[in-house]
Amino acid sequence: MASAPTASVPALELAGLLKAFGNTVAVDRLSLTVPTGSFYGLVGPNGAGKTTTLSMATGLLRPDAGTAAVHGVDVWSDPVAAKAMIGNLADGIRLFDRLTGEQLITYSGMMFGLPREELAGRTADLLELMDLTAAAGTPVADYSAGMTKKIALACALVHAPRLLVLDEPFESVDPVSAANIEDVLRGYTASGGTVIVSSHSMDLVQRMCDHVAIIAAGRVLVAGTVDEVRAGATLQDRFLELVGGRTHTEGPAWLRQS
Ligand SMILES: Nc1ncnc2c1ncn2[C@@H]1O[C@H](COP(=O)(O)OP(=O)(O)OP(=O)(O)O)[C@@H](O)[C@H]1O
Repeated sequence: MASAPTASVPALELAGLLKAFGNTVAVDRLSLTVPTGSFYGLVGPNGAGKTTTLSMATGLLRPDAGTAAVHGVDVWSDPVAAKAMIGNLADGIRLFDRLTGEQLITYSGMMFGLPREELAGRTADLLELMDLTAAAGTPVADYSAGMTKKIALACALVHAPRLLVLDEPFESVDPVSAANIEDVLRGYTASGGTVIVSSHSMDLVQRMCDHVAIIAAGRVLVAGTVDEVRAGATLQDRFLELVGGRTHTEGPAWLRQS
């Protein structure tokens, strides 16, 4: 294991990550440095390679080439030490949804070796934060999409990780819960935690993130502070300018109603 990390060691360092699925190069020698304490947004069009990148960064998907290090610990050569520092809200991961929400958070905490007494308090706090206390005893299989997202987020937070990796965390989440979660994430980064978040919401990224990378076709088009990347425009305009793809059409003639 690496020596005690310092603020000068990035929370996440991706170097030359490469992943191909058959003939599709999903991630094309992507490098990115996420400074400790930053709130880092990852944006890009559908199929840009965001989820594949985050899967390789968190030890879920083995890269064809390149490295990922969390606070200086290589994710693929020392996965146990690296994963202990990561809280991961992954896209499309199956949860053990026969468990109740309370059981699922408890189970996640036990996986990280938290003692039961400590876990009970953390679980109650997280259920309250996510507005899920009333659904604590309900199997997760019976949760709505937004409730499922929130319970998965609670599971990612329970071991107080140093780095939070969140793939589309606010998708389907109601505005009140989203605002509460945003407050908690702000407090978390203010206390030295690091968040990397992939999102299609430019508003959210512009509001919450201090850094952003725009990814397309498996590569970083631009990365830096939000102000550097915006370069005087809105993030939305900058994104459209860099990524392209607007069609400026009213749609096919057969769809028009008059
Ligand atoms: N398991 C897989 N098998 C085959 N192709 C895959 C697989 N996972 C991803 N891909 C392909 O890799 C590319 C990148 O996909 P990825 O899911 O990483 O993009 P994304 O930026 O997260 O997209 P979205 O914003 O739509 O979620 C796409 O072309 C996708 O079709």
